[in-house]
Amino acid sequence: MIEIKDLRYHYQGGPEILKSISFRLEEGRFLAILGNNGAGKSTMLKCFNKIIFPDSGSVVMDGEEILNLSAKEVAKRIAFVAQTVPNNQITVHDMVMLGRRPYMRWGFTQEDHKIVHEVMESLHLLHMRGRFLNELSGGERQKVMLARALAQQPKILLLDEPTSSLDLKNQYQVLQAVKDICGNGQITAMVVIHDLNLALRFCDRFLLLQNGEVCRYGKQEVLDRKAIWEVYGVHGEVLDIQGRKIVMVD
Ligand SMILES: Nc1ncnc2c1ncn2[C@@H]1O[C@H](COP(=O)(O)OP(=O)(O)OP(=O)(O)O)[C@@H](O)[C@H]1O
Repeated sequence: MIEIKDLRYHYQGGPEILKSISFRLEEGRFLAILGNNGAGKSTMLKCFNKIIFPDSGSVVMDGEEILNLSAKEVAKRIAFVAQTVPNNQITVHDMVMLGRRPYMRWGFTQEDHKIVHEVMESLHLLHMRGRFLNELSGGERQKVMLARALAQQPKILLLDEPTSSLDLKNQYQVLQAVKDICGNGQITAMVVIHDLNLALRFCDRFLLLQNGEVCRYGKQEVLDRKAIWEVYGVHGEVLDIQGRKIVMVD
């Protein structure tokens, strides 16, 4: 269980971006964080794992205050896949190995190599393990960064628009992989995502952020016509087609 309480944040010299964010998420859930551009979604994710330090509030996971932990200890518990993916001259294998760094003592162990192999296999990356990151497509790099995050074996996985460069098949493959590990109860995931239909297809909790405030939070019922209008300013109908919810914009 992760509990966020009264989180506030402003960038230096700017207005308050996050205004008293509070919610709790049980283990194994897959949360979609939705909202218009500039609502504060990325800023909020970055506060959860101390990439930026909130002005006030707390992030408590299993009774432990995350904001009091060192970066290394945070990395053992929370992994983050950023919106922009790096483009370095490093092999896919070595990039995914970096996910094991928080656990490293004198070097990588057999166990580290085994974990990295399994993660790459699950994301269908083994065939490109020797290729350099800067020679891959944006979508391929996005998958590598997800693999690195999973290699961290975090309890919480934070994903900032992880499917933005992926083709249809890879969008489904990546979100299904995250859903599966959440379903096994191994991980709790939060994804910032703009595609409401992908969110409805894969996520089981929904948080709508507006102007730095939580305006809806809960199961898929919170994503209704009124909420879509309030948050995005468009008329959208939520249809039930063969038991599956689909958003159609008028
Ligand atoms: N480093 C920064 N310095 C100052 N202001 C920033 C910085 N990063 C973001 N902001 C501002 O904070 C606000 C929230 O930005 P944030 O990136 O969190 O929004 P978002 O909801 O993730 O948007 P998007 O959907 O476009 O990615 C925006 O007004 C943005 O201009």
